Amino acid sequence: MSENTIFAPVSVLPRVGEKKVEALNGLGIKKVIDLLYYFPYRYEDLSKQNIENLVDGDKAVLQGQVVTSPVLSRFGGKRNSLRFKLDVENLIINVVFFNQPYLRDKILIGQEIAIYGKWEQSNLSLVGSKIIDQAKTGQLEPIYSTTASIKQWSLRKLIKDTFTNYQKDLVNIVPEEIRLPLHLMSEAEMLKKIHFPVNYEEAQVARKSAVFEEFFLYLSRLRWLNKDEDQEGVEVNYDLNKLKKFIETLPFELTDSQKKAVNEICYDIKSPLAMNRLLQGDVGSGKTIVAALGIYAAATAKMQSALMVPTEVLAAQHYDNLKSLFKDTSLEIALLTSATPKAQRKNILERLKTGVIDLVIGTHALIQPDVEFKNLSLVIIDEQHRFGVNQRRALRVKGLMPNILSMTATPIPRTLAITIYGSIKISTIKEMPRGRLPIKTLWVKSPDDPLIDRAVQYELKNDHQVYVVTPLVAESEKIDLRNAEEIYDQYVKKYPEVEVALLHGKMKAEAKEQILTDFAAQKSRILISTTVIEVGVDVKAATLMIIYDANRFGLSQLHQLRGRVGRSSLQSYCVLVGNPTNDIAKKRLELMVKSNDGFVLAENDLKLRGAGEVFGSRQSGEINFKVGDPLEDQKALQLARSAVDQVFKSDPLLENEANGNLHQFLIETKDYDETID
Ligand SMILES: Nc1ncnc2c1ncn2[C@@H]1O[C@H](COP(=O)(O)OP(=O)(O)OP(=O)(O)O)[C@@H](O)[C@H]1O
Repeated sequence: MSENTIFAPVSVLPRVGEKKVEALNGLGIKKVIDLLYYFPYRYEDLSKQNIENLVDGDKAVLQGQVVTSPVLSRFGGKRNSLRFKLDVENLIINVVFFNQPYLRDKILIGQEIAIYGKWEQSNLSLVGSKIIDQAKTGQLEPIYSTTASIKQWSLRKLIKDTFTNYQKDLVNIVPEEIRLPLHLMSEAEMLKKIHFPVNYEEAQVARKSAVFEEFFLYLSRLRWLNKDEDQEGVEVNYDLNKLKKFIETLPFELTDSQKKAVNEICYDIKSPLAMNRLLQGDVGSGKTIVAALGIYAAATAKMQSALMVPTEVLAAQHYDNLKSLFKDTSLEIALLTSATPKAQRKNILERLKTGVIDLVIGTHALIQPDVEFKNLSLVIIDEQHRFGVNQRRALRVKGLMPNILSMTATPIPRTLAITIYGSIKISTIKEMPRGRLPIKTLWVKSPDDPLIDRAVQYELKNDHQVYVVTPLVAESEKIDLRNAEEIYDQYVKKYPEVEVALLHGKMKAEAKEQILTDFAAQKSRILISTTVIEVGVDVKAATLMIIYDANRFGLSQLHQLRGRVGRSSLQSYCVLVGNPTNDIAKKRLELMVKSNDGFVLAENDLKLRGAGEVFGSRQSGEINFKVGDPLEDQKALQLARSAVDQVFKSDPLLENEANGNLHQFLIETKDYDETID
């Protein structure tokens, strides 16, 4: 890649060394283009204000003449204040700067200066943050979200210099036929007005273009990745009678939604078009059995299936569950993960190739180049949002065109799903299996609250089991592990009469499996765990979950965790422990107490934090800034959707010159989609 294009890595920029590259990467900025599209989340207004218009607490720039010499007072340590008086349009006000002693020499009596700070009405004081260069007054200063590794001013300067240098190389990615009728700004104009607007109105108008563009590019990428949609797939001529007979052997009756979903899947796999279906249903609603019936149907036609899950623990769990579900059938099932020993792996690969194995369960190790199938007809991808749309493409790259069923317990509001995925079909499991009692959720503020012990004792007395999820306090896995171990020790001491087990991400897959198997067999009764149990673990006698530091988790994650209990007709409980200081975190916990409905929670989650996760957004530092909000900017989203339809209808492979920039953009940034976490 030529050094000068906006697709080059940030390391090509002047004065961007290894450390800065790392800091930028931490913000999700890898290429020059990312830097240019790293937008401010707010602006500071540096235009001079009139004192009369200010109210207490306003942030403002005041300009005036210095009338007293600055006096520096030290309070010990590095703390100090610098005070002087300023004449602002004949009103004498007090100015104070904290901990910036070096400003003393810059402030001279009689000098005209502009200061940005916070206005305190009661004592006519301005608590200064900085002195403004006179040339800058009248501007809006962009504020970017950043981390400790890169300073605001340094990031700002880097963006400004980069924009200046690359301005001439900017091309319009959105094709003219779309851009012009919608009066969208050119790329260069939009970036300029977002990073360095003259006033808020200008920034607002530019934001509109940016929102449209963001949606347009997102939807274009999806469309492009799925360009082989509606292609011929593998037809599965399953045996309906055998399937019906098998369903009769199940220990429970399928819910109406489950039946409907099975019918939809069976219809799709029999059709000559490749299935692309999303199965969504709340945690514990019984998605796995629906998938299993699809697998069984394929097996009746002597065709193979693959089940892909996000973690090895989950793969092992599914393997155990499905093995027992299919124990009286002739289905051959294999587990294939990166932990599978070499010799065994070789054997499995051989049997997959010759078609002996009907179902293989594993992590993304399943789409390694050396894995070959005889007749792969159905791929089930569990937890869609973790894998994204890309597995589909990875399979296609292997020359396979199987039917694909994605499963998710984190539902996407329907209107949004249709807008985003367009042609994906959705099956929804609406009701819980019969006899389930809603989980009762309680919230306590302190980890020492006696309610926690009472709840644990009560459940143990009734021969039930307990999950304890330990805090996610640090970025560092080591510290998280230490916390888990501490809590483990506490529980071991408190409950000597039962076996307490500890499960964490650092363990080897076999060790994790063993611990879960023991817990499922009721050998251990309390399982202390980090969030590795978040998805899919299914132990019916576990009826209590304690989640420490619950305020650190997102709403959908809490709901996923809670979904590990309440998986039978027993009454289950979830105790959230946490004392959040910020309102959003409080709101989340309140919502958890109020609602057991994953759909309701997902909608609220979206409102609380923007659709970040749903959109598979790139996390950027601590604050996750995205221009568009699919709920608030729905109109732009619809417009973008029709624009993408228009472009791809006439040029599905983006071969026309008019779509050349878009095509190049999608190719150059394609690696953003290929990370599997
Ligand atoms: N119709 C039903 N009646 C009774 N029990 C059922 C029914 N369907 C599924 N189950 C049982 O409910 C439990 C949860 O089902 P399953 O694991 O399929 O849920 P899930 O939707 O995959 O949940 P998660 O998203 O939490 O993994 C399992 O133990 C399963 O055997």
